[in-house]
Amino acid sequence: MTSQQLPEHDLTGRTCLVIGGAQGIGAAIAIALARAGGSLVIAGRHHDRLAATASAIEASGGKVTRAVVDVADVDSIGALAAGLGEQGLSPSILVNCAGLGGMGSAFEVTPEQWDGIHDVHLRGTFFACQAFGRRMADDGYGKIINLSSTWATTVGVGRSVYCAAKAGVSHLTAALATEWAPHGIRVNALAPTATLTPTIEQRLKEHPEREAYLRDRIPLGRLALPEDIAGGAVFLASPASDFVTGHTLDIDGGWRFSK
Ligand SMILES: NC(=O)C1=CN([C@@H]2O[C@H](COP(=O)(O)OP(=O)(O)OC[C@H]3O[C@@H](n4cnc5c(N)ncnc54)[C@H](O)[C@@H]3O)[C@@H](O)[C@H]2O)C=CC1
Ligand SMILES: O=C(O)C(=O)C[C@H](O)C(=O)CO
Repeated sequence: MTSQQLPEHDLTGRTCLVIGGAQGIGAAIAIALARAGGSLVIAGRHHDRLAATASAIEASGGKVTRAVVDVADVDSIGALAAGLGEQGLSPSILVNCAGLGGMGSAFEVTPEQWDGIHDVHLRGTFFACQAFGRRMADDGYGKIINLSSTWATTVGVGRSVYCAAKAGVSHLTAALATEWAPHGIRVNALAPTATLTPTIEQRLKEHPEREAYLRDRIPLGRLALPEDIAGGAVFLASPASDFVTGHTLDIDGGWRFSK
């Protein structure tokens, strides 16, 4: 595929792995990275659910491979890294975009619910960074983009476990950036505000009053779209951001400064 981006955003020749690429923000990021010229690997728990993203990439002339991984299972992450290696695929760009929601009173949270959220968002992110960071270190170059959230630095009632996980993702990002800078690996994060993905749309159907609550905290006056987040990923994946590391980029319509 010919890059449709400015030269400083050109990802031609780069293999980009997007974990959680079946839908929502991960799908939009995968499509945008392909438009920037990257060769894509999209990974998720179910091979068939990756079909729509793969078709969208192929329809515009992009190259894409589908792979299965469950980031809550460290062995599964290792198997993904080994399997891609056997296919000669060595991602120099990794986007950790798997996720699941979870809302409820902190009085009611069970250890299983805590583990379910932290295993995917924090533990899964760490071990994916480790598995692919090792390969990037061998190459002396890599870019990792983790998905944090506006809830990493602000708080919401009913989101305590998620807030803690995402604050962890942002701080983990800074720690890995510092440790791995000598290996040429840049580690950054995106912190979106509420973004209209299938998961959030379902939640808003169940709690219709929540849409106004979220929108009223966003000075730009609307919830984000997955495509709003994808532009930040292209920046952090591309040579344009080569001197940026350890940063969490808010894509929040101004949320962090509102009341
Ligand atoms: N949508 C939003 O408002 C915001 C989302 N985020 C974060 O962005 C990321 C993506 O969010 P959305 O697109 O809304 O989510 P989504 O629920 O639409 O998509 C998440 C993807 O991750 C996959 N996934 C879940 N558990 C997995 C596992 N164990 N292993 C591999 N894949 C797994 C799902 O199958 C799905 O394809 C998440 O980390 C989320 O926390 C951050 C801020 C705002
Ligand atoms: O109800 C919420 O809270 C949201 O929908 C906010 C998003 O889920 C979010 O910011 C996730 O990081």
